[in-house]
Amino acid sequence: MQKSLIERHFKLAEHGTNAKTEIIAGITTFLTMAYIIFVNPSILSESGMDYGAVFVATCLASAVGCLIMGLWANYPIALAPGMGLNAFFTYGVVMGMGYSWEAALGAVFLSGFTFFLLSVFRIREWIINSIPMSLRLGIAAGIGLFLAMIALQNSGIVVANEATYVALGDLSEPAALYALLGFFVITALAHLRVTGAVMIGILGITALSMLLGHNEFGGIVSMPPSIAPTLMQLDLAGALDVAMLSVVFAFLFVDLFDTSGTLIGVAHRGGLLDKDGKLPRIGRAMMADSGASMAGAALGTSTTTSYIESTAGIISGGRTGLTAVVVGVLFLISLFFSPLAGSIPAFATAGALLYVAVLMAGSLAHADWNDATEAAPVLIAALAMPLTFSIAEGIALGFVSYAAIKALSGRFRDLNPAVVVLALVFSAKLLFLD
Ligand SMILES: Nc1ncnc2[nH]cnc12
Repeated sequence: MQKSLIERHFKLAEHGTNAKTEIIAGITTFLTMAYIIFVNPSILSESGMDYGAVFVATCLASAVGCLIMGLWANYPIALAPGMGLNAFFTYGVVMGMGYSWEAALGAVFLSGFTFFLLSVFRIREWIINSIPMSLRLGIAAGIGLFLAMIALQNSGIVVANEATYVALGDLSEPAALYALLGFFVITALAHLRVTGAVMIGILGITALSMLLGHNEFGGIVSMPPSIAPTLMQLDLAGALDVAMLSVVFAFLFVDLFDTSGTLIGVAHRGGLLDKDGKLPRIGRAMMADSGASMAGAALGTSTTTSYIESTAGIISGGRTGLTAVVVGVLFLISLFFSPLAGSIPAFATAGALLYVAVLMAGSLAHADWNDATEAAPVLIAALAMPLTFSIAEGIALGFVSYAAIKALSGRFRDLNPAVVVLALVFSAKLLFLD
């Protein structure tokens, strides 16, 4: 009886999937993104926020987003507070511009609300649907490269260098070795079509590192810390200050294009697009995103967004919202299993992220490399994401180069009004706001 209810709500058979596959997919996605439960509080607490409260807010905001996305939009896409957005919150808005973290939370709320309004009035759909195919391909590949960059940094394979910006890290370090081993194992298992390859890789590396003494078993269960220090602490009046307008706009801009890029990339990979290359329930997906961002700001975390790591579950066969619901439930359970969840080290998820990057970079094969006016913007969009550490900047640079190259080549028929408007807005932003 209950099974048929699940079957009917998520339309499992229609999507060529079943409950077992969806649950494995949900666990897989959760394992690839569980690092955020610990990384987010450590970044946001540098702005003065309470670590334990942000830990709880992170789990709850993620759960809210995943449950709305799963139950209402029926997509296998999970949400959590976004990397990049959290760094902008702490290092840009609070430490850089000197705003209080309460006002910064207010700005996160307002940008989420504006995002919601853009969704209601379908302006956002117009923006997303007018993205040319080559930019979509470049965006999907760029997100893959951005993900690879996060993984390579987290595991110390790529390190900062004053002269060259980046350099190879010490590959004899355990973290780098575990990340590479995980990547090799996951790639081989996936090639051999082993179900849950990504999950097996993450858990295997976690177990091995514990056995060899490179990772501590931190216990299993504990009660969640108090959320009181950040709950409803957002300062809306402070965020409404005229000076904060550019901050609200920056959060909105990054979230809108981060989310658009992620949804396109993930949906492309999961075959979730319709025959016109559009995401059928994109409005609902966007509202899950903006709703979770508003809830997250009230709970005490920076912008919550759709996660590229969802691709890991999609590769494992996840096709419906049941996958996202499983992720949401696991985030709720994490509240009580913080020591266990904390035992999965970043180097164990790095291999999985690298594997997802390989798959996402595959969209480069579909670009038209014989037409330089199409190929150049693909490269710019893809390359800019890891190098600027931002999905949104990559999209902005991709649009500007697409419009400029097409116009200078006299290929005006390839330009539509939305592309021209967006290219002008992005140019103004890149020149005057950054
Ligand atoms: N900002 C972001 N956007 C999409 N996926 C992410 N995964 C981690 N951070 C992300």
